[in-house]
Amino acid sequence: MMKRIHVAAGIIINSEQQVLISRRLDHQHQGGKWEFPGGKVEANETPEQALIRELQEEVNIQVSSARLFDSISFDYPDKQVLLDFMISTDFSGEAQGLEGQEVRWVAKADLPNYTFPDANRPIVDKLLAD
Ligand SMILES: Nc1nc2c([nH]c(=O)n2[C@@H]2O[C@H](COP(=O)(O)OP(=O)(O)OP(=O)(O)O)[C@@H](O)[C@H]2O)c(=O)[nH]1
Ligand SMILES: [Mg+2]
Repeated sequence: MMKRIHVAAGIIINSEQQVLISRRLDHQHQGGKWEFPGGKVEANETPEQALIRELQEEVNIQVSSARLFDSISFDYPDKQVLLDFMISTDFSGEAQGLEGQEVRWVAKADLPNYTFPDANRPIVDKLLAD
């Protein structure tokens, strides 16, 4: 049995109602697809703490607070994940791909033009309906 990986991913929304997305590097799981930046929740962390740490490390964004938007449990053929999608408008910093990845601010309505991992489908749908 594979262990399910707990992940915190950030839906960061700026004052122009754009959402921050980043492109997964080719060597990563689901490489080449767009994502909401984030990463694994460590054993000693809450999802909000993991989100704050990961967004600093990956995209130079300082998240002050975030709330749970939705949780999705998803089984890829090679990986099982539990994704906590955290939403925040309460952040500072200029977004930058600190791991060499592309980052973009996109209007919600443009999200369907980007390919996300399959687990994200309900999230993109829910953001559009918001
Ligand atoms: N960050 C992020 N991960 C996602 C999303 N959707 C999704 O299925 N995932 C999956 O969740 C896992 C997140 O792992 P990650 O690669 O970001 O983890 P990490 O930052 O800790 O990196 P690491 O693998 O180098 O330790 C990956 O298997 C990834 O494919 C998403 O929107 N954002
Ligand atoms: Mg990551």
